[in-house]
Amino acid sequence: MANYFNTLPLREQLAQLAQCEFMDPSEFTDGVDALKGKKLVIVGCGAQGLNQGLNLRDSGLDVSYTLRESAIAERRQSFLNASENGFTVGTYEELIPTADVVLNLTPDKQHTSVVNAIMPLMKQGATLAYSHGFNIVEEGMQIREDLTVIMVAPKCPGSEVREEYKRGFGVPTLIAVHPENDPQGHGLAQAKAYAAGTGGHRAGVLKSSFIAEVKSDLMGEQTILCGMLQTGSLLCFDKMVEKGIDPSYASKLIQYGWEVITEALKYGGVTNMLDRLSNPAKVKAFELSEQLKTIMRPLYNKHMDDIISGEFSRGMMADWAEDDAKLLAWRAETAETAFEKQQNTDEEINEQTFFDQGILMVAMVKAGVELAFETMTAAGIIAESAYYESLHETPLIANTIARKKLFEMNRTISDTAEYGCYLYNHACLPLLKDFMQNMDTDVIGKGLDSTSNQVDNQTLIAVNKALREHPVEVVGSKLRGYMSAMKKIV
Ligand SMILES: NC(=O)C1=CN([C@@H]2O[C@H](COP(=O)(O)OP(=O)(O)OC[C@H]3O[C@@H](n4cnc5c(N)ncnc54)[C@H](OP(=O)(O)O)[C@@H]3O)[C@@H](O)[C@H]2O)C=CC1
Ligand SMILES: CC[C@](O)(C(C)=O)C(=O)O
Ligand SMILES: [Mg+2]
Ligand SMILES: [Mg+2]
Repeated sequence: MANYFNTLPLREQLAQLAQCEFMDPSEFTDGVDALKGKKLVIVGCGAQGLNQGLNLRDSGLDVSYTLRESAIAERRQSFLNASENGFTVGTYEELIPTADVVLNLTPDKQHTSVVNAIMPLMKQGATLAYSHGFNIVEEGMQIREDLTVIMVAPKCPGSEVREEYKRGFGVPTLIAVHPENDPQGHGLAQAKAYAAGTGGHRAGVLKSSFIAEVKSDLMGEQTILCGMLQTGSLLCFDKMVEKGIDPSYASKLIQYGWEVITEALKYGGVTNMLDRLSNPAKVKAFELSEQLKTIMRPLYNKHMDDIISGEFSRGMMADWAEDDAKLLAWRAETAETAFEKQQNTDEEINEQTFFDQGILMVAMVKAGVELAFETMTAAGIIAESAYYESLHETPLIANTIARKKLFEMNRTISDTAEYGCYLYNHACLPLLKDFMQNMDTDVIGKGLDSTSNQVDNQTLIAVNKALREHPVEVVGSKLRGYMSAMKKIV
């Protein structure tokens, strides 16, 4: 199997990378109709499998689960997830031949073996669905010609797919039909119905391509979404402890700080996040983020280049062949960090304090969001897609850190995202060493000394202008306009 993207002529690569169209809500008036009465069988019951299945069932669809035999025999967590929630669970042989749509929600690493096992059992004309296109795009998986191949990719961890649905909302979702596999021409109708069943249509659906989804998803997760939050957590914690702040306080400030800060981002973009600071703190955060952007830009470019060329997937697949040696070592190393092991104080931290004492965290989020957005759009990814993969999803990942620190984030995201997160973290920590040497508790842990809100007029005007005119803010304010049903969580 060859990297599918790399087999395409340049013109086709560029066309598919740029394929991305925001779908009007009126396109979803038929809801889940295209899948009503059809049998949906989900392979795997983990982060996406369980949560998507719960939403699809609550939307009136017929959902059951198929697991490998050992998971059923050993009553593993995936079996308990499905059976304790009242779903029918069966082996591949029992359920796959009955399925109209098979949703492959196993880890990307397993896709080739899973698809090879289920494909011969699938009935003629059925549909195979993915939530990430890695197997098709990076591994070049060939699917039987009679099968329709679609993708419905929530731009969000599985846990939040469920939480947002329960709040009556949803998460932005990319849908696509594999151009090589749409024999009956109903791929798009099915993908739309599947997205509606998860609640995605309430937050916004982008009609995209497998290629655009893969290249943008990998970039977002490695950099701002997971890599930057992991690196920022470790650096900010160590700095506060070095400067004498109570470690239990530092730990709490970071664990919940990302969530509080990025909630402001979710509602009003980078502009609103910085508007939550006093004028002097805003100017400081802006200056720090400019420095961070200069230092980190080559790293963001490298991640994007390696993702586009296939170098990233080649390296990750080499690790798969080594039984995840790097991934497992990095995971163990993360668990041993001082931040991860530190207990939190019982002391209350009020909402505004997270901003006032977390100026450096605000600067890191701003720098990461803008760099990820700028790098993706420079590579040909459409602004709407780059927005979801940078600004919109950051709060959803921050929610997972608030639950149980980096452990919870890395447990909840896909193994592919976790690998990319550690890869970024390992490159970014040394890159920010000198920068961090100049940081003190005024920007992380205590806040600025002065209580005055005074700043130079011209400086403030220039900062506000730069914030508001950044392209991520321009597309963001348009997209947030479609999200009026979004529910407050902090
Ligand atoms: N995590 C996320 O939030 C997101 C994930 N995605 C995509 O969704 C897909 C699923 O990812 P995610 O939910 O993280 O996956 P998980 O790691 O949570 O999947 C675990 C499930 O897959 C099963 N599984 C593992 N290995 C095999 C195998 N060899 N054969 C059969 N079943 C297996 C497990 O069963 P068992 O008990 O037998 O091990 C378990 O049910 C991926 O394509 C990912 O990129 C997309 C957006 C976000
Ligand atoms: C952020 C990581 C992600 O792409 C996601 C939750 O969207 C993943 O692969 O887990
Ligand atoms: Mg994603
Ligand atoms: Mg991903």
